Amino acid sequence: MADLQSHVVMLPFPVQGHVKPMLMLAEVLCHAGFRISFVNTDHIHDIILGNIDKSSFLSQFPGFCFLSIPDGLSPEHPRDISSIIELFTSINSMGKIMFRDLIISLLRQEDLDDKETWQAPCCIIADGIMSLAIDVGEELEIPVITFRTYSATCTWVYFHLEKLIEQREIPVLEGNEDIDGLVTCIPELEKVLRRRDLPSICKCEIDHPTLKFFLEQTSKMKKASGLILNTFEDLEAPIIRQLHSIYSKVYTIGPLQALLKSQLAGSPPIAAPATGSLRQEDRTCISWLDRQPAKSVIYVSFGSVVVMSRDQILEFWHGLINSGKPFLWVIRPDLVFGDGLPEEIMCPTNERGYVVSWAPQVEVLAHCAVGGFLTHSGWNSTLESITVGLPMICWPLIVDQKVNSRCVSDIWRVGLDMKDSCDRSTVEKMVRVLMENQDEEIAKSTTKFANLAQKSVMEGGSSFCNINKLIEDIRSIQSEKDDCKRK
Ligand SMILES: O=c1ccn([C@@H]2O[C@H](COP(=O)(O)OP(=O)(O)O[C@H]3O[C@H](CO)[C@@H](O)[C@H](O)[C@H]3O)[C@@H](O)[C@H]2O)c(=O)[nH]1
Repeated sequence: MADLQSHVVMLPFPVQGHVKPMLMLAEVLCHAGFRISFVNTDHIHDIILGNIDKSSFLSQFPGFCFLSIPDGLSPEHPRDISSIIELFTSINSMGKIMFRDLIISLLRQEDLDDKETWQAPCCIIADGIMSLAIDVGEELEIPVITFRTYSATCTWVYFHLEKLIEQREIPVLEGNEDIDGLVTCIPELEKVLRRRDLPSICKCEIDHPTLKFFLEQTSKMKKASGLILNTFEDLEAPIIRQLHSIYSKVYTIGPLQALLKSQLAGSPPIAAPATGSLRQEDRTCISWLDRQPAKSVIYVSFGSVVVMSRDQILEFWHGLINSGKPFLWVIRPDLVFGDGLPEEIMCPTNERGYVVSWAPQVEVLAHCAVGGFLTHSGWNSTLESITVGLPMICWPLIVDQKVNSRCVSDIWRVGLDMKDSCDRSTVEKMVRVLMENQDEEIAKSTTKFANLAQKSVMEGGSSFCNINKLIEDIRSIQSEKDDCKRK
């Protein structure tokens, strides 16, 4: 019998910050010889396929197959942050039925197709907030491994939501004098995490449907047979150890960007690699960066979902201008809510500042002209910055971002936390401190963690060993399945 590839189904949550790391993991697994069925929602599927050169991609990853299911929402639905709960709810009801049907059809194909060439899926890797995969996996007896796209630290905080409710730490109330008090019920974080650093979900009243939704997702995902995280051991070792109390198998395989690069080293380069970007990148900013002095530019981006007010944008604008430092700013068309962009920013591109609607971020962060990153502290952005040793100014708003910014400023010391304020004088001051290297400890720590990140993905490094462990474990699930069939 031919040497069949083990088949893995991968199910990301359909937003930028979740699809991109899942796609990178899929590419690593495909490169290792697995057949991959990558299941997007129809909406994301069309965007991804519109953004890649499919034939060149498939020649590099022949075992890769993009599949899709409806998310249950109408084509006109905005699928933005203001309606994210509708997306969650719809996927977990309608999407679940479609996902189940799709898995059944993949299982049946084994009976229909040539047994020499087709292998039914042996496991599902699903995003940590796609618990529908757990239900489908249980019913169809396929193991599910969960991939949380947050840091280990924030994942650990989510596992304490119930305890936070019990201890009356939730809801976190803005303006409450206790907001700077330490949260003492989360092991390893007792001395560092304040109430104001908790995830945004902790602002909800305890009977709020969003909080209930996340409690349910988190507890269901505990049933997964393993946990994958896009982080590396040297960054979050104490927390990763704690997570072993929930999962017997924890695979920390980050930074995925660097892991993918090192795994593909030596393979023929693809003409148009899949960047996992759901928007069109404006590459003119690279030529602008090429004309700037080394380490002079501050890169500003608030990720793919955060929205802000016109006043907040103006404060950042004036703070950046007043700092006197050149800046490259990603202003998505949907970044500002309310009255739209202030006039000053409508045609802002000049010698000092350059504005694009979406940048090739990984390339920008690694560009020699860039000396700092003003970020919303999304986990992908944070890790991408750490990987290239770029110090950060953090202005976190939602989900996990406030936890990340606290780690950046107070645990890893690779940046400054500007949490809860963005007046122009603070922005100006922080930009100067960062860009003029006024904080020596930050300079040292960024270099230290960038080296450790690179080391982790090289042969013998922790993420290198963990991805091999994951590959081995999936292969043994396949062998067990094959043994059962033979009996
Ligand atoms: O102009 C840009 C801006 C961003 N990016 C990329 O887009 C991704 C953005 O991801 P992230 O930094 O994690 O931010 P969000 O898009 O906001 O991600 C959501 O999902 C993340 C993972 O769960 C969470 O950590 C965030 O808080 C949540 O907002 C990164 O890979 C960036 O490289 C670009 O390619 N070009």
